[in-house]
Formats: sequence, C-alpha cells, structure tokens
Amino acid sequence: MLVSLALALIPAIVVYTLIKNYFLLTSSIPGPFVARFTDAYRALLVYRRRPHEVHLALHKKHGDLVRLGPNYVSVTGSRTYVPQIYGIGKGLVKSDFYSVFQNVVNGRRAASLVAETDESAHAKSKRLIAHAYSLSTLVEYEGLVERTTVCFLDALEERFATTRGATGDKKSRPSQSLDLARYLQFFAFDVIGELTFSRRLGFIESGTDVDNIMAAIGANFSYFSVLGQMPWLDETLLGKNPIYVKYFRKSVSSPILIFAQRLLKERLEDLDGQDNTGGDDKNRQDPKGKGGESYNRPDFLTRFLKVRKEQMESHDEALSDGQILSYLFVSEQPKHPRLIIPSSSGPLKQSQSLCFSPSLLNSNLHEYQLTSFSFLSIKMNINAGSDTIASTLRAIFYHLLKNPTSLTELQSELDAAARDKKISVPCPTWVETQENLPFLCAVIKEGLRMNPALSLPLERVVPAEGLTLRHEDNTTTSLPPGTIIGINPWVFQRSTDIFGKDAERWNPTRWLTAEEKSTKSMEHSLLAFGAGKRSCLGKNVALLELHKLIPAMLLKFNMTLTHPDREWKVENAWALNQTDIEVNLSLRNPRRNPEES
Ligand code: HEM
Repeated sequence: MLVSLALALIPAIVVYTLIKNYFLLTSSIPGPFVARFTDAYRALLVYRRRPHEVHLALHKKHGDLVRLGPNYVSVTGSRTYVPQIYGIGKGLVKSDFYSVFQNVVNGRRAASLVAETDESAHAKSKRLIAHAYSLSTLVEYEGLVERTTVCFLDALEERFATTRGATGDKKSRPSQSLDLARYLQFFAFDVIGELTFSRRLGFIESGTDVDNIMAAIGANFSYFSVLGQMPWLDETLLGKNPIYVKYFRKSVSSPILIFAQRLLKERLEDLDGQDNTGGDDKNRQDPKGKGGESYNRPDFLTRFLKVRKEQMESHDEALSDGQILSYLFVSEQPKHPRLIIPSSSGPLKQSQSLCFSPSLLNSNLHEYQLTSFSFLSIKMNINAGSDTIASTLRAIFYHLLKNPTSLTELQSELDAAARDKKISVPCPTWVETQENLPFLCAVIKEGLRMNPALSLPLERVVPAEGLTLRHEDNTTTSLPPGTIIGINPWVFQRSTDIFGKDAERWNPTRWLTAEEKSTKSMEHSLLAFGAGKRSCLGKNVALLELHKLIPAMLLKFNMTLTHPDREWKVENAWALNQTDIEVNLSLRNPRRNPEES
C-alpha cells in the first residue's frame, strides 16, 4: 500500500517541480521552451561539447538575455552588463557550478581559489598569494619561461623540422608532421612546472603525456563541466554525498598530485636543512646554501613557502581559518601525507603509494596546514594555468595558419625588429614585445577574443535583494534572488556592437585602429580573463607566456598546415580543447653546417 502510494507520488512530484520551475523567472525572458522546465537542457549542450555555438545561435535568435534553465539567464551584447554582474560590491557570488569542482578532503570542502564560492574565504586566500602573480614579479619569471621556450624550440627542431642546405635543397630528415595541438599542451604543462617549481614536468623532453596527467585533467573537466549544469546531482547523489564518497568513490592517486608532492617534499627538505644549520633567514651564516636557494628561486613555490614561513613566525590567524584547515590531506604518518581526490582519473595503481586516509589531525597540524595551503596553490596553478594557455596558443597558431596574410605580416614585423636589433632572438623579452611588436600584440588579443579558453557562462548568483538589470535603452529586467546569471566570453566577444560588424571573423587589425589605440574600448571589453574581483589572477603570467612563445616559434620556423583544407576539432568542456592541427615545420635560418660554407 505504502509502496504504491509512493510510486503514485513520484509523477506528481515531477510535475509539481516542472511547473514550479516554469514560474521561477518571468516568461518575458525568452529561450528554448524545454529550458524553462529543466537544467537537463543545458547539461545536454555541454555533454555534446559545443554549447558555446548553441549559446551564440540562441542569443542571435532571442536577444541579449536568454533563459537557458529554469533559474538561469545567459547575458550578452552590451558592455554595460559586465559591471552590473561582475562589478566589485554588487554582491553577486560564484554559483554552485564552481562547488562541483571542489574536493572533499576528510569530510571537509577543499576549494582552490578558482572554485572558492565563499567570498570571505576567497579574500583571505587571495590576500596571501596575490603578490606572487603581480605585474611587478613578472620580470622574475621571464627567465623561467625562456628556459622552457628554448627547450621547446630545440625539441621541435630535432624531431620535426626540415632544414634547407646552402643550395636550397631539403636536407634528408625523416619528414614527420607535428601534432601542434598536443605539443603546445606539452609546452603549457612544462612551463607551468618551471614557473611553479623551477622544474619542467618532462612533457617536452619525453614527447608524451607524462603519467597521463593531461588525460586526467581532461577527464576531470569533461565530468565536472556537465555535472556543473546540475550541481544538485553532485551535492545529493554523487561527489559530495557522504554515502557515495564512503562506499562508492574509489580512492585514487593523481599523477599531478604525486609530482607536486614530490617536489614540495624535496623543497621542504632543503628548507629543513636550512633551518637545522642556520636558523631564520636574517641570522643565516650561509644564505646561499642549500636552504637559502630554496627561498631565493624565482618561482611560485618559493613565494608560497615564504608566505608559509611568515605565517609560522607571526602565528597569523589565517592559519586557524576553517577553510585553510579543510585543505588538509594528512595521514597518521606525518612525514608521508596522504591524499584523496575525485576518482575520474582512473583506478589506483599498485605502484602509487598515495591514498585516502580518514584519520585527520596530528601533532604536526600547524606545519601541515601551511604545507597544504602551499600545496593547494601549486595544484591550482597547474590546473588553471595549463589547459587555458594551451587552448589560447592553439587558437592563435591555427588562425594564423588559416590566414596567411596575418602570418606573413607578423613574420615581417618580427624579421624587421630582429634585423634592427629591437628584439632579442630567439626569445624577445616582454618589454621588447610591448615596445616594438604591435602586430604581435594585436594577434594575441584577437586570439583571446576569438577563443577565450573558458567558454561557458561565468556564473554568478543574484543576491537576496534581487537584481535590476539595466539595458542600454534604459529599460530594465528584474531578476529575483537566487537567479543564476552569467556571460559566456565566447559569445560576448562576438558582439558586433562592441567588436565591429566582422566580430565573428579573425581580424587582428581591429586592434590597431586609431580609435582603439586611444580609447582601448575593445580591450576593456575583453572577457577572456573574466571580470571583477574574481578575474584571472594568472593573467600577467599568461600574457608573458604568450608573448614569449609565439614570436620565438615564428622567428625560428616556417609553419604550414599539413592538411590546409581541414578544420580543427573543438570540444568545449568549460575549457576549449582543440585537436587536429598538424603542421609541417622548416627552419627559417638554419644553423650553417661548417662543411656547407
Ligand atoms: C590564456 C590563459 C588563461 C586564461 C584565458 C584564463 C582565464 C581565466 C578566467 C576566465 C578566470 C575567471 C573564472 C571565473 O570567473 O569563473 C580565471 C581565474 C583564475 N585564473 Fe586564469 N586564465 C589563464 C591562465 C592562467 C594562469 C597561467 C594561471 C596561473 C599561473 C591562472 C590562474 C587563475 C586563478 C588563480 C584564477 C582564480 C582567481 C580568483 O578567483 O580570484 N590563470 N582565469
């Protein structure tokens, strides 16, 4: 009797929910009919991997505001919307899309800065590490980026480039086309390793996806980007449900965590050496000793560890903050911290020793809080800074190769600047690029515009007082508290009112008009790095990487598409992932063989 009553109730509950959903927002916000009832619609779009294109088509059909879910509004078309949604002090916070990306560690949430939804916890964490990403530190990272760039160029020359002898004939070399999409991702991972640890992860040297790190991160994005459209599924049934976590989620190791942990451990051992021999920095007899170096390397880890040290010395209250505490991943054996992460990256291998340990704190809590804070920042760097860079580099090279006029113009600019000794070869410095390579800068902005690496709406939640969204014609739309609202940079950056009639086409010269140079109005409207206080912390580092690698590649190689008639393949799992960009390389200024001269 009870069972049949329950069964009869299910359809009633479903119908009630669908009707309730329908009335969550005013019907004056247009959109696909089915999206008024369920978020499954937008989840399906992401699952099919081309949501950005559908979002654009829907905005063309319905206008600046489109209802993509019962409680969800996508916005585009006017630059006036950006400060209303992302402006500091507006009170719109990150939605549960981001919570899905958080880990549960020993029963507590552990969020990287990107995925942090609690604004005060975010502010505390950001305050600790923001300096490491500031413009003033950029010059210190330049050498690290350059080291990886040179290694990358050498590997490509060795493995893929044909050269021409003095007579112009092709030297015999196994002609092998380069999988540029994959190699640019190798570069992106190795450079972030270099920036974070002063150590490459070995992708370029080995020419492989080391320990399947790329595949593991890709799998995470694929899973979470879909689930992020229906976060309640993650909350109630999957990743955050304690029963699921306890009985069904496999404890797995992540190669990237293992790698990061190993390097962190090595560095901490260096520092231990320092502490055992010299006390604190000021009193050290041998500041250039092993431990001294650990605090002097120009990488992110050094900066994070310095924060850790300062905090230990001052017993800063942030140490006892619950959020930082939740970053912990400690076991019974303090010398061997153990980790747990979501299982989408595959089963635990026998050879890998890291696994979940439910036992929590121990006498070394203080140290591990700090350590895990540093650790989370490191992991965040690798996640946030690898796929985004790879995606942007791929897009820029692809568009250049598909638009030979742009490619020729850029190479001419580079050649002239090199001939006049205005730039260093093979790697121009950041300052040189800004002062002498305007077309390069335009190409990079155009790449970021056409291909913002994160191409789903950057979701925010309307606060308790509601939001009255003002349009350019001064009319308004009222959105109730709890509405999820967001701008998809991929769609927004194709707005003709902002970027011109040809906004859907590649055209770097749009950035070089007198009007844009004086007003920078398009530049201020770029959303590739987000907007407001949650905008990309790594923007300066990202721009540095882009402005170093692209000219270095084009000064060294002639590049052509192996299959000029083919299109690339683009899949959107929040980060745009492109494949099928095969190129042929030849050296532009081959080193002369002494026998030839
Ligand atoms: C071209 C490359 C990159 C692009 C297009 C990009 C884009 C973005 C975007 C759009 C956001 C905001 C997300 C949101 O509002 O939901 C963001 C946040 C962030 N990015 Fe990047 N990013 C890039 C490279 C990097 C790099 C290299 C790093 C680290 C070295 C990094 C670290 C971060 C961090 C820490 C945040 C979170 C900031 C906060 O919430 O306070 N990003 N990025």
